Amino acid sequence: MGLVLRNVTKRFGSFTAVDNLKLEVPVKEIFGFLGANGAGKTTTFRMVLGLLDQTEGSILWNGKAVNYETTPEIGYLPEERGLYPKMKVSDQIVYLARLRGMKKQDILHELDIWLDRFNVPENKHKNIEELSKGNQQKIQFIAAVIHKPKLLILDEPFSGLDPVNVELLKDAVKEIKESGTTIVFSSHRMEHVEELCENLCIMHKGTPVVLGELKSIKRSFGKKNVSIFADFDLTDLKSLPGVLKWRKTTEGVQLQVESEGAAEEVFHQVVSRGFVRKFELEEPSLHDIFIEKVGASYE
Ligand SMILES: Nc1ncnc2c1ncn2[C@@H]1O[C@H](COP(=O)(O)OP(=O)(O)OP(=O)(O)O)[C@@H](O)[C@H]1O
Repeated sequence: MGLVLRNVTKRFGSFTAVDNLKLEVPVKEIFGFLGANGAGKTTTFRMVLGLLDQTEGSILWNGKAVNYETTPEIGYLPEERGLYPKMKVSDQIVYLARLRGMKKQDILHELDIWLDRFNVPENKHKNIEELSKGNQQKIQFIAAVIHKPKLLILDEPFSGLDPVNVELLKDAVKEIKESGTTIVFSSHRMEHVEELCENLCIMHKGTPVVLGELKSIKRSFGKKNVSIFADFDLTDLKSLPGVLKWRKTTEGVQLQVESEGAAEEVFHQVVSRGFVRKFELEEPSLHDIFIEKVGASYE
């Protein structure tokens, strides 16, 4: 059960945007959907929601085809935000949440709770166009979740938000998951994905290049990072065997090494030279994995 995509392909004319995608999103989990610009994320979301027909394959949510318009248990935060600039926040939310099957009284009650939670109760009676971009995004987020969906699709939910608001929304996403909702979200920020997801998919040109559990993806990547803080010159470490990348940092260097054995060799070299303030062997970051799999063209 959960969300299942079987051999899904989407072509626009002769261009293949999504190519034979096979994916299973377990229920009650946050699933990360990543990829460079144009990789096919939004196209996939639109197909999952039934807003766009796939050319081939099938998409099932708990065994049934999804139709966003007629299935109230789905929530969607679109990448292109779709609020009416001249409409009042409360009218906008009432309008959208009624389409999701809620009663006006319940909507206004839930809206007050959400606006308080996001520290913007004063925005209830303002027009959308009076709000900053980040505050408009909070309203769009509320519109996606106010009816307590069972399946929630968030296309770039944290883009354009300051760090304080990112935390507010992240906490909300975690809480919604705890309440039993299945969440799929796309992001270009690897640290958000590392913090929120157990399973993820990195798309490249319409197909997954990485798919699975975050922990096993990191483990099977093999390479590790070494962070060293020291005040003496560490330039020559780049030519040690097993050192793949070398980068200067403000307090020392950061290396990518091919194995733990290579890190040990670096360690012996460094401690024989003087006082080392920090030597740390770290798992590869999702950022490292993304760059390697998708290429340095990614920003
Ligand atoms: N209606 C359309 N007609 C033709 N090509 C399209 C259409 N919609 C999307 N595409 C193409 O399909 C590819 C995938 O687009 P999509 O919007 O799914 O990417 P994305 O992964 O969401 O990218 P981003 O991170 O930039 O939002 C792109 O090359 C895009 O130009």
